[in-house]
Amino acid sequence: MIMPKYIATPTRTKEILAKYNFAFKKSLGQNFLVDVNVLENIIGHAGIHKQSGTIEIGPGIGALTEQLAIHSDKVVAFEIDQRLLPILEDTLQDYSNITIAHQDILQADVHTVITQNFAPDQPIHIVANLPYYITTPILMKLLRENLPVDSLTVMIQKEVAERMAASPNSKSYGSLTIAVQYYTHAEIVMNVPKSVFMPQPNVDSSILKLVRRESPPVHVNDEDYFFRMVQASFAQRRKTLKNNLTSHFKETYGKETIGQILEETGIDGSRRGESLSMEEFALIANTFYKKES
Ligand SMILES: C[S@@+](CC[C@H](N)C(=O)[O-])C[C@H]1O[C@@H](n2cnc3c(N)ncnc32)[C@H](O)[C@@H]1O
Repeated sequence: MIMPKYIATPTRTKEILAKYNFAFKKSLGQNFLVDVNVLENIIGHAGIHKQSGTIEIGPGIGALTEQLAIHSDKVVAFEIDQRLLPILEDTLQDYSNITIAHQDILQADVHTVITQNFAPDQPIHIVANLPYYITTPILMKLLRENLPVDSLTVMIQKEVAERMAASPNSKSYGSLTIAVQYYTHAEIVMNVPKSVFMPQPNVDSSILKLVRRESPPVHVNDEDYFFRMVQASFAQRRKTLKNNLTSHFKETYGKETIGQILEETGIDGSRRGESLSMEEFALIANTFYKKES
């Protein structure tokens, strides 16, 4: 049942913003959620329970933070905007299980924060309505740092969510797809209209759920090399795999050798990057890597 005290209603949000004379900063991606149903959907899909530890990025005035405090054991929320700290102290005063870290998430030592705030065997979930201007850097930082988190459930721009959850041979499939799906199983669990935000953003949004893989789905000799290879393969989407790889590797090998190495993999160089599976990218990267080292 919806309790009237919840922060995430248009009326309550307006009251809070007026009380503190708060002006949104577009440069910080400040679009606050004002719809309790959407928040309940995020919480439901995040799979959190009373024993979970939760981490939020960008609590704003506390709409999602409040729900996380109700439904999990403990919440740590990273907020960059100092102006929001006294507001959060006010709006979240009824909850004793929330820690606000006044930090830029891109600079934060999340590993240490986890060790300091959660029990070693506690399931940990990241849940956030992310600032859209830095969605990809935030997610890539959190994924590459190999944090002990079970899942990340995030509200992001719909088009970016589609790229992260894409399948081969689709318009959205690209290097971001491989980067995200190397670490996680990615699924769009819900599309969300602009009307649930204040102020309304210019773009549509989706809730994306990323469930951490126990280990990557492919073996690669060198992760950085693999990701560079994937990026090179998508450098110009209309070009063939062989042409993209030639542009990238011509200093090292020359066109003919690149053709020979590709032949060794058994993968047709006239295909485009968007048709290749993660396994095929791994095979190409490992074959080139062995030649180079
Ligand atoms: C889309 S709003 C979400 C606010 C709130 N969670 C909600 O759903 O109503 C994004 C929040 O992230 C904060 N933010 C922006 N850049 C950040 C960064 N680098 N580190 C931490 N927080 C950041 C903004 O100040 C803002 O509070």
